[in-house]
Amino acid sequence: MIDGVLLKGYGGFYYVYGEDRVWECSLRGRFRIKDQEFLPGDRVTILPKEEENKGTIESVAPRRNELTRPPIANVDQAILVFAMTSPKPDLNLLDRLLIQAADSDIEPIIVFTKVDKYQETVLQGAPNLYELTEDYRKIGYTVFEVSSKTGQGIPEIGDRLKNKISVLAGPSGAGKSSLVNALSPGKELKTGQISSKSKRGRHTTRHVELMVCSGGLLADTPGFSSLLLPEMKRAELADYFPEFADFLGGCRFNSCLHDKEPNCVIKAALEEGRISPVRYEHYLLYLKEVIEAERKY
Ligand SMILES: Nc1nc2c(ncn2[C@@H]2O[C@H](COP(=O)(O)OP(=O)(O)OP(=O)(O)O)[C@@H](O)[C@H]2O)c(=O)[nH]1
Ligand SMILES: [Zn+2]
Repeated sequence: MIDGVLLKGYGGFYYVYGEDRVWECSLRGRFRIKDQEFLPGDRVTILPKEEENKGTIESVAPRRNELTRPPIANVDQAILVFAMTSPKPDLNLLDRLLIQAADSDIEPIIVFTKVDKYQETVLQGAPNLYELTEDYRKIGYTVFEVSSKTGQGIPEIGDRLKNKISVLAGPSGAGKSSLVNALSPGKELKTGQISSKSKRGRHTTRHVELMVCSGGLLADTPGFSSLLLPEMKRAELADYFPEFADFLGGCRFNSCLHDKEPNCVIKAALEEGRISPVRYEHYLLYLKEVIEAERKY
């Protein structure tokens, strides 16, 4: 038996990555009967057949989590890709993605791209934004600054992908595809090579799949396309701001939402410069949305 991860289902077969290769698998009868729905990312065991790189899926492990966009199981981390410049990083989107990742129990990794371009603009007199990356680092997030053009920081991200299932997210033009290309300079095993050989289903819509990248698995479709915050109670929002944690519990009112209440430790921390004004502004913005959404259910 071989342990593997399902990359994709296609044309009645399931492609499983295990022991550094891709296995074309069929399902055992009992799965077919139950009409088990598999997702890329499902951890399976396969029994190899006599034919090379073919097998049957014998069992599937319970899922740790399940993302809907894209539909992938057992996602370990979300690589949140934002350009340092052009387009200017949309921190409101970044902070929303950080909340969505936390809600799905997925570790966020912030990647600021186009550092090469950014350095040029600083040389030309643009304000230095490195504080921005430091702000997120101070909160405790993992932050990388990279250039897909010069290769700066790319190996470090490659290391983070190893043995993990990752999903990319971030606005259009941030440099997601360029990052993937920089991470896999042509040598990687691409599952697309299998599907292009298969005649069946050539015209069917393309499904989401995991690809092998830097010794890990990466969804080929970016995730978290919705801006909506997860369903929560208004009192829970502060828990999604890790930098509030040190202060929580110290407000005058137990029910403090850190908005207009007197003697609020969060606002005190803000005034002392221990909480970033932009992050606090986003907190208030999301608080309104959460309260608005609460009324609807
Ligand atoms: N100078 C520089 N340009 C980059 C870098 N990364 C991406 N770009 C450029 O930025 C533009 C957008 O990059 P993409 O990789 O297509 O961005 P994307 O996030 O995949 O965009 P969508 O496909 O729209 O979601 C392209 O013109 C890239 O060449 C970088 O590190 N440095
Ligand atoms: Zn408070």
